[in-house]
Amino acid sequence: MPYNLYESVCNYKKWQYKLQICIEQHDGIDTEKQQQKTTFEPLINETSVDSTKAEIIASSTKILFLPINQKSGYTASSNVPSSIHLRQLINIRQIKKKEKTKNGFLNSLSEKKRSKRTRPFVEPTTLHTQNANVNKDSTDSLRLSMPIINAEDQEALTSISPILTDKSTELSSESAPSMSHRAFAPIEEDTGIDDQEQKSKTCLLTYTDTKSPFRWILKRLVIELKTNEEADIFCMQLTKCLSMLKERPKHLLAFVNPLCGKGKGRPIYEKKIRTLFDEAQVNVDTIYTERANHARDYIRDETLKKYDGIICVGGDGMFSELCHGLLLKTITESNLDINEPRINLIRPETRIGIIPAGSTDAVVYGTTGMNDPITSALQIITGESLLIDLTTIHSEQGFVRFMATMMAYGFFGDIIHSSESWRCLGPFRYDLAGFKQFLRNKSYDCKLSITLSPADASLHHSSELGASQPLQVTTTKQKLIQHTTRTDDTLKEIVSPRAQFCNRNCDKCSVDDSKTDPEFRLPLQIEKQGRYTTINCLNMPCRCKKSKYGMSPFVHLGDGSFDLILVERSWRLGFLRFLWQVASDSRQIDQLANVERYRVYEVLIKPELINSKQPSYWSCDGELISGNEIQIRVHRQALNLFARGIVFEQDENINKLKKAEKQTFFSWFRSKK
Ligand SMILES: Nc1ncnc2c1ncn2[C@@H]1O[C@H](COP(=O)(O)OP(=O)(O)OP(=O)(O)O)[C@@H](O)[C@H]1O
Repeated sequence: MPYNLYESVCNYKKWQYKLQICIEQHDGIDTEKQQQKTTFEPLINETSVDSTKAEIIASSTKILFLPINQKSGYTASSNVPSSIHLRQLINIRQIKKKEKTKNGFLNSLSEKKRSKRTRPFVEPTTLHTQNANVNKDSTDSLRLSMPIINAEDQEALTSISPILTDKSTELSSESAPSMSHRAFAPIEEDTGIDDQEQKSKTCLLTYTDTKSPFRWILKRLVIELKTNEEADIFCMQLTKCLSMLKERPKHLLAFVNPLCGKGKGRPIYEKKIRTLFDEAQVNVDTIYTERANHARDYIRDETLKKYDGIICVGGDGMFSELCHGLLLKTITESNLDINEPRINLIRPETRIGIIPAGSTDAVVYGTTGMNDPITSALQIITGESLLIDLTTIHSEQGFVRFMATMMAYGFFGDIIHSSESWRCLGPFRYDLAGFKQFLRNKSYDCKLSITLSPADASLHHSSELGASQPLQVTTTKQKLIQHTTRTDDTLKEIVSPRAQFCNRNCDKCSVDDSKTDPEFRLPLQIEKQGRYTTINCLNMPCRCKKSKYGMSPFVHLGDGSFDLILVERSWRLGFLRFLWQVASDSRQIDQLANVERYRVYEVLIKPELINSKQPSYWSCDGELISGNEIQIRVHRQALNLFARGIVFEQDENINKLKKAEKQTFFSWFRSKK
């Protein structure tokens, strides 16, 4: 049975609700009612709460709104959610009815107007007999950029407001007999309103609506309690609970790239994001970058212990700067040699966040599902956490750089090189360079040494496979399966893993392989030699506006692997098919005759200058890099991001796409030759 930390009755416009702050059942804590009391009762008096209790409260506390008299034909407002999880709550404060929000919009009508509409408190049981005028619902909980009061609101607010009764107050206090609100230690908080306002009985709850899997929305709810004191206690209880959410950052360092995405970084930050952080009472120190690598150098050289996280407003280039700064700092502090190709990265303690304002935003698409600055800011504020893989790139001269999204040799490397001289054209330069490279249809000879990824660490354990000798190195996946004594599905799963989106709480990424010694893993190697139009390594799906699923839809963000996509030399039509699928639906890309996809732990790419007069250019995360032989190695969950991961309704999406495919004129174009 849940434990009620607070219980009362509140009004939202003309609707009346039983209001509860409730800690839901939790193993070992809530099984016995008696135990609940001894566990949570002291919370009211405590100024500091132990971490276990804080964790329980953080994970299982909800604000419940239970409509009163709904059964008697009194429809609840659709603006009031049935519950708000503590994790969704951004801020709670008492407001004067006149008070404007920070955006300058009215949250409620004036005291005068309200008093005209508001009737004295009446028995809730008689509410249905009032023949209340139930207006079409309206919203005062829109996105920040929209006004909160609209015409419908005005209408709703001028109707009768049902209020709580003495009887219901008694009921409330009976159902939470152990509470002593008065004894609760108040928390000092600078709400920006004076004492008189703090005693208001109107409360403003700001919370995140997470119903949509991709786009999070900031909502506001103005409720009225019976007395100023009740509102005071309600706010204090919730503020205390909010202070127990340890994963939430309190102090952030933000780098804003004023030049990113055609100069939209500064306006996005100043108009949309800063108010959000203010509202959530997150302290942000802001630095506007003045040159390339400004953020990287600052992070690497300065002490950042006082920050709970570092964020950037920009594109993938800025994200890469943050990664480099933070990882290089951690490597130096740990006395590791970054030039050693077999280095094992140590995950920095500081989390990184990114507010998308770039022209591609592949990292944000890959980790939140879309490039919405407000969604990303809300995920930072609520302290979402996502562990992602990162890869190191080494050449024969040592460390080159970290790769977060994609490394390319061949077609895409050449595009980056050609587009450098057309910078004045903006993002259009990539289209132009792409067209030029497509017409050239160049291909390059290469040798590759591919170490397949342990799809599941235990499958690679020698004792598990019952063999101490390494498996034979072969040239194709099929031969690798044939050469091994094991031909069961587990090995096939390593060699040709199932196509499965990386979901939030993905089972592949949550496997704990930290206890498995990498030395015990069997090398599942493939040697390849051929002529390729492009060789791509993808650490993320690389979704963007131009590619719905990205080049590699099934790459996992934190499973200790990346995707290697090889496109063999072909006629232009063959390569056009590949490009077409990348743009439209890349889920079956490896079924094209000229395309192979491997899930890889490490790969060594050696260009061979036999027929080609000169090698291709290498590009990594949109930047040119240099080297003859390049070795790419993945580091499992090397970074902690402020992001939620993507919540896919897999089957639903796949079915929708299948339906659409049947009707597509170009569906023939996607099939294998
Ligand atoms: N003040 C600055 N002046 C010049 N370059 C800068 C400045 N600040 C950052 N940079 C550099 O600009 C590059 C591109 O920035 P960013 O990635 O933020 O935007 P973008 O290129 O528009 O987006 P995307 O990478 O998603 O396409 C980064 O590599 C960064 O090093």
